[in-house]
Amino acid sequence: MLPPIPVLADYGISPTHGFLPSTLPLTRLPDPYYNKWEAIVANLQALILSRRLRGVIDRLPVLSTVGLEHDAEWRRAYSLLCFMAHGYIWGGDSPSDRLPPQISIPLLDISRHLEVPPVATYAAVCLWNFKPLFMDEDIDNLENLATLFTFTGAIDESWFYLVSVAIEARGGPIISLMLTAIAAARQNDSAVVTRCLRTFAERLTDLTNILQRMHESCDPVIFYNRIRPFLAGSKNMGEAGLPFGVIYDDGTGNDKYRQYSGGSNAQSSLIQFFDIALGIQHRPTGEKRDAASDSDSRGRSAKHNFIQEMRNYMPGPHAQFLEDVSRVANIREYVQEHTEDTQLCLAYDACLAMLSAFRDKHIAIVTRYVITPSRQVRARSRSRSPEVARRPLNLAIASRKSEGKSQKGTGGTALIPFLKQARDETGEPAVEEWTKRFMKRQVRKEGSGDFFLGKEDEGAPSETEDVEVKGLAGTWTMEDEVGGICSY
Ligand code: HEM
Repeated sequence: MLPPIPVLADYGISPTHGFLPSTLPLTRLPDPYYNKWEAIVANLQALILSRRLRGVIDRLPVLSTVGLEHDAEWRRAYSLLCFMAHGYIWGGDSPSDRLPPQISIPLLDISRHLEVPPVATYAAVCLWNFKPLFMDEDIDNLENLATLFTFTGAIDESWFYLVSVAIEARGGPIISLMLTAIAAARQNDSAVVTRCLRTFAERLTDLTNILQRMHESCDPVIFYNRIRPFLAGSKNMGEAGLPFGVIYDDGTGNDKYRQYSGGSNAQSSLIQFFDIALGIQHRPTGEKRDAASDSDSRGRSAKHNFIQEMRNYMPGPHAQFLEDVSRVANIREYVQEHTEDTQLCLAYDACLAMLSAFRDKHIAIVTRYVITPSRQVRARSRSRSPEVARRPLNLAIASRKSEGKSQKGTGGTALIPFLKQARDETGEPAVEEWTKRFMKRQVRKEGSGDFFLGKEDEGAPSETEDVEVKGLAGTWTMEDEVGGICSY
């Protein structure tokens, strides 16, 4: 018997807004017992700026989670504590490798309850961190969104989170649409499958358009130097000042260092759902197509699969949903069994092409927001200017530390090749000959000729460069063409 098609309500997924919560995020915890947390986060930017956050948190009482009732309250408490935690770790001249019991005890408790790791995940900073400006307007419109929390108070930071919120909201209805397509494929109802795929492809274009709007209000230099450092995790952060990770001090004295990835959109369940629904497979990072069957690479089956690992950073029920959908996903096979149905094949290929285009735009964004600024920081650090010497030790300057040190042999994966691999894998299941050719085309060097990227030499990194660059959740080498195993 075929496994049942998952029901959204069983996983807390909204039919209209997908992985965003059905109940809007709360703007305050209702129990006044939590006023102290609320007061700190309401003044977070000032406390970070004045370097007083750590002192204020150290003087807090350890609050219990007994006052949290509904899920929305648990979610707000999680975001509050994650913002406090990352402000505490990264908001000083050097990072703190210890989180005090005032944060650790409730945060660990809340993480267990919500089935999320105790770090600022995509859920903490995007999914559960927005409000509509006007209640009678939809939240898939960037003009109707505001954030609840930021580290910096900069509009660039709000915009960075809100672009993702709008993408999640606009993409949400695709989830039930594709579950309908899966059910229709079981019934051999090709007309319904085709209709669902066409709508999916159109929606994907909307999502790419929203993604492109990142450039409107998020400045790459501010993103790289001011925002990204606060989102950093504790894994592979030696260069940034956390060689062992972070101790979550729960007052018992038995705590060990923990290491977690930082918050990244790679933790979005929506994009992974698209891959699963279309039958796109992401191989371990750096592994070529058909390499799994090579005798040479068979022994490397335990290679690191970054995209798969990011599921550990999604809320538990969302990760479970992806697992359960994987068991019933049948669209790719259905299309392959009906290659004579041109309308069906065209609609399927259109989805692959649109998702690949989304990833293309994303690569251009990563080039502009991560690769280019990291080169500028390295260039400045070579000049050893007093400005560089004064800067606090954090993620923004971490890559300059590895200057001159070859990363070859560390097993590091280059960031852009990783993203290109994910993009290329998106096109692999294409059915129609024309689409196959189109998807295999030599895509122009990412970003070159892109209006926002300026001159070609300011865009993608040179192929000879060999330096570590911190992404959001991952640590990557900066080589353009060299793949390999991810560095952790
Ligand atoms: C300024 C904006 C953005 C930057 C700088 C950025 C940066 C990155 C980086 C560095 C990675 C590699 C993994 C890591 O180290 O975390 C990544 C992966 C990823 N990002 Fe983004 N990102 C941005 C916006 C977005 C948005 C808005 C989305 C969509 C919701 C998104 C979706 C993804 C996905 C799905 C991956 C995993 C790779 C893949 O599936 O293709 N990103 N991003």
